[in-house]
Amino acid sequence: MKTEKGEQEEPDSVLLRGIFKLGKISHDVLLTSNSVSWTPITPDNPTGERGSERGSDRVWLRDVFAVKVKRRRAAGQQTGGVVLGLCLFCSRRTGNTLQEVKVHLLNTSLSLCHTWVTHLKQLLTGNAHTHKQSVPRQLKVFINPGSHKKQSVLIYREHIAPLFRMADIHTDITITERKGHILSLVKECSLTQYDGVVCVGGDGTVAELAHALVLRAQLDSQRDPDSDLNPVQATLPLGIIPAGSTDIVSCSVHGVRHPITAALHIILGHLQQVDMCSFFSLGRLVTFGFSAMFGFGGRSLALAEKKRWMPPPQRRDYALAKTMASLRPEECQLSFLPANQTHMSGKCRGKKLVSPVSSDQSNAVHGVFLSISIMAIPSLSPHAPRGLAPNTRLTNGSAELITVGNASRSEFIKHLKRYNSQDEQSCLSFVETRSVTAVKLRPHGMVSCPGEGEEEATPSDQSESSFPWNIDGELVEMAHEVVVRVHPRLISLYGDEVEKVDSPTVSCSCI
Ligand SMILES: Nc1ncnc2c1ncn2[C@@H]1O[C@H](COP(=O)(O)OP(=O)(O)OP(=O)(O)O)[C@@H](O)[C@H]1O
Repeated sequence: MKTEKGEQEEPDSVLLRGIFKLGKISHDVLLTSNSVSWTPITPDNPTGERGSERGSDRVWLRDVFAVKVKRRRAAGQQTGGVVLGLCLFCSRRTGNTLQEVKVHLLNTSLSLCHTWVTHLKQLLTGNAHTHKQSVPRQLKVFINPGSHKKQSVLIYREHIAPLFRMADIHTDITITERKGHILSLVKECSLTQYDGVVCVGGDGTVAELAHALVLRAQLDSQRDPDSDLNPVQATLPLGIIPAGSTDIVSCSVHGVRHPITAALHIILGHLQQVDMCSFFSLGRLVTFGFSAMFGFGGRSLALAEKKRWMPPPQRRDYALAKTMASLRPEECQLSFLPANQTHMSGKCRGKKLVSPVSSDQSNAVHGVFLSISIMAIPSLSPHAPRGLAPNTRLTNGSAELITVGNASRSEFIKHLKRYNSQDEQSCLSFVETRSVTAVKLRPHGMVSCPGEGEEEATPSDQSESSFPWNIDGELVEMAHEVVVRVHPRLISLYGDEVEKVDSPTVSCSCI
């Protein structure tokens, strides 16, 4: 087995050496402080000289999450049994996907196997500390049984629980009963015994738990979330087992929608700090979240929520098509604080860069917009493999503000279709992208387009007092002015920084 990153082993002293069979061939196996490597013993290589041309291979200990003595047991036999050798449980990466692989090192000597298992366990525990990996031992797990196709309990029981058991991770599971259940539990319960919190569900479940963890950190540190504009970081990392219909947050830290990959990131303690936003309206904190859409994204979600009885994909397609049919801009006053870095204005990355701006420089625009998005994470998904906000990063301390001005329906569809592409996005004159640290948005209402689809407008569209926002896939109605601030590294998620989703692109059938 090759290292996934093609790394060379640093010179390292051999701690143990033994002869084991891999398959039917005897191998010379070496244990060092960071790897197990093996070379076939053949007539032309009786001393087990190493080299890839000699069939040598290795596994890095940072990718090993369990080691067991392998025994042959009769059906129903729970303990004892004839010793067959060792089994290393490892993670192997292909693209962004992590898979569990087992390496069987066969030798029937009980004392040899015990010596190796003892050494390996010590090294795995020590490595977890020296590499500052946060390998969890005790997790709180929330499962939303209603996510997407109602498969989350099954996914957890069949695919994730066995991996956690194998890695000796203890879990305390809650199956959620209603929206808001996670928030009420996390606000109240003792969290000190846990090393991390995991949710199994879609973006709505992730959003509720991420908000709850950050809010809990404020309460624990005696801060008033409504008045403190510099929130403290969440103390516990969040693991996301994707079981929703789009799974944007999970895709953004795993690069793939794959529950096993998500579980292996958790088991191996891969932590990624992630920026979040706070959303304030009428001077009060509404929520913490990763991304928000106003205008088209908010209104189509509001419409979809009214058709909850439809299956999710049909509901989403129906709402997109219906909102597209009644496409019209919103008049807004938009102010933003540009990030203290070279940022994009008016054009795509690489085409036109303006000089760095200072963080106290505020900008304001009054205009009509079809859509306004504020994204602290790239928001990758199978529908948008490079992300809805490809120019932001998980930890750059800024969000991407994407404003889509008044354009024709066909131009707007062209804009949406660009997200479906695996390639870099082309520029469109009515789309502006900026890197920002804060945004204030004051909507004035929808611009009326006489004679065009008035019957499509819903009461909430026309409400003067509240406007629908799509925050991490959840519908949030907010009144008047909304202030969004980016908070660097507010939470840690189990996962990595990824460039793009590597599964095949899924296109939306309605556009
Ligand atoms: N037992 C429950 N019954 C009803 N709603 C629940 C329950 N548990 C959680 N919820 C809420 O359901 C909402 C949607 O959940 P989730 O996002 O996981 O599923 P989804 O909508 O199918 O997935 P996606 O957001 O990826 O489309 C969330 O707001 C969550 O708080």
